[in-house]
Amino acid sequence: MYGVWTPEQVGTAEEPVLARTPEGALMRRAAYGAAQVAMRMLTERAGGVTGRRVVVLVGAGNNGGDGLWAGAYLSRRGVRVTAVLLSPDRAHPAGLEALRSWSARIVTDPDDAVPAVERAHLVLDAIVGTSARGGLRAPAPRLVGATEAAGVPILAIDTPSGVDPRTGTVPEATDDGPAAVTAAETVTFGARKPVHVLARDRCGPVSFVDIGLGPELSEPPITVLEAADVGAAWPVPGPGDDKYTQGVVGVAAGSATYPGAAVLASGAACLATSGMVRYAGSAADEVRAAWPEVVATDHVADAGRVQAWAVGPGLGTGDDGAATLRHVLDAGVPVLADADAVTLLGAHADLRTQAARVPTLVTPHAGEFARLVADLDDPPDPAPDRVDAARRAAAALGVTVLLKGNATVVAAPDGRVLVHPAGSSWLATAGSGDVLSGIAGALLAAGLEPFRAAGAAAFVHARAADLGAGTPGTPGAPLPASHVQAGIPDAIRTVRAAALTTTGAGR
Ligand SMILES: NC(=O)C1=CN([C@@H]2O[C@H](COP(=O)(O)OP(=O)(O)OC[C@H]3O[C@@H](n4cnc5c(N)ncnc54)[C@H](O)[C@@H]3O)[C@@H](O)[C@H]2O)[C@@H](O)CC1
Ligand SMILES: [K+]
Repeated sequence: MYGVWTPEQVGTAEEPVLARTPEGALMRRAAYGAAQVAMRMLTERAGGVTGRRVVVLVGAGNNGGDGLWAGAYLSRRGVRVTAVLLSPDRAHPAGLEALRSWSARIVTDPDDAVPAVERAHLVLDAIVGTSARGGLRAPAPRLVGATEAAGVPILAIDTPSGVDPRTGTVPEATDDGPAAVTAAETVTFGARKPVHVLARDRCGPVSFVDIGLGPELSEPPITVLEAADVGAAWPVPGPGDDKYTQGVVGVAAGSATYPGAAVLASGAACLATSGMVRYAGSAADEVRAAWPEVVATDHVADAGRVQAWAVGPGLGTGDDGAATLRHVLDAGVPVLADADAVTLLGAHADLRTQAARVPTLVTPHAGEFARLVADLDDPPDPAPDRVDAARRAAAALGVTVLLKGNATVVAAPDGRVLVHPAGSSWLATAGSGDVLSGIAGALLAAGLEPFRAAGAAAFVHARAADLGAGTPGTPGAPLPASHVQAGIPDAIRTVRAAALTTTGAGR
């Protein structure tokens, strides 16, 4: 597990460290770490370091200072460095002096900078860091556009410039070029910031350089689970367990029109945990045919006892769907509400009141989220701040909210937030949400609290998709939701193996 802090919190943590270290020491630590990452990238992508060409795009503040110092360290290792000063009058003086002492080339005219970036082996984006506001400003779009057009990789220093460091959002591109950098990799300092988990597609892999802020950082407002955390928490049977002790999950999903949702959710629940899955609804025949181990009935009232309900996929939003949701919310056990159940919660205040009385996990995508909160005073809007919107919705509704998207945001009513940054977009496929419902429902039945169940389910769901798409490190291929479902066991094996290696906690 690791934490993510806002730029303001990082600034506060920096103050005492700056006060007790020699002037510029923190920046040099950061820049040295950035230079190490740059040299690794040069070795991997250009076969070596000495004699390779690096262009540093240097902005007006300390982020530019990092870039200038990194350029100085690279010059010292024989790299041919060109610094492009985007605000020549405001370039960091000590960094500029350090770079000049290595006789690096310094350019201020964008017309000279374009051929330099086109011929570079690597470009360092030191345009703007945590103080960024809005997209790239001229002449940066032209230079970033030329870099991207030439296929030259960009290493973002601290944050990919133009992407909002707090929310990961990116303004529209203009005629001048891209509004933000798309980095091949990012190197960050002191603490990870929201952009690194909310806009992984803009950051690429993120390297972390410790500059000594750790003891000064407050509780992180956002946490990110790692494989070992998920593996250690994953419920598996012990010697004293039988099918009932591990938690029975009930799936109330699907309809005559959409039996597939029931099959995907029930099967995912079967694969996620041992124990037992019950199904209740009009797709009982289809579920039984696909998953003979499921105990299926036509109606929730006949389903028997369960330790948690997963309700909603393919349920319908009419009276029957509302009655089913009302029934499962009345059962007094944890509830996973997805898809049509989310829409029903948005439309019925009494159902929202009921949902707040039991441990409830709601899993909307953006459209369902809008419907879920539509009736609230001052409805939270995920644009631009998805974390804030999910946190506010969870607090207002008294339920845990899992907001789907490229980065999954999970917010508990008590204010805790967890983000799962997707490594790919393979889950953007029909039926993938039904699979997530089954996994999360099974975890609720096994006794995980909604916040932990949501985080673990999102992790394994994404891992199953990545493994199904292809061998890690290779380009991969699209896969349907049924293959995501089929990938659940392998995903669980990998997280449990990570837990064994890291903590010895896996059984
Ligand atoms: N404070 C410290 O001691 C440390 C700071 N570090 C670096 O310092 C950075 C923060 O530095 P600063 O607070 O000086 O600010 P930045 O370097 O992020 O930004 C500098 C200035 O750029 C302008 N600007 C804002 N948005 C812009 C945009 N979209 N396009 C172009 N220019 C824009 C603003 O005038 C802003 O004040 C961090 O991201 C990190 O790279 C690191 O060196 C670690 C230590
Ligand atoms: K940057």
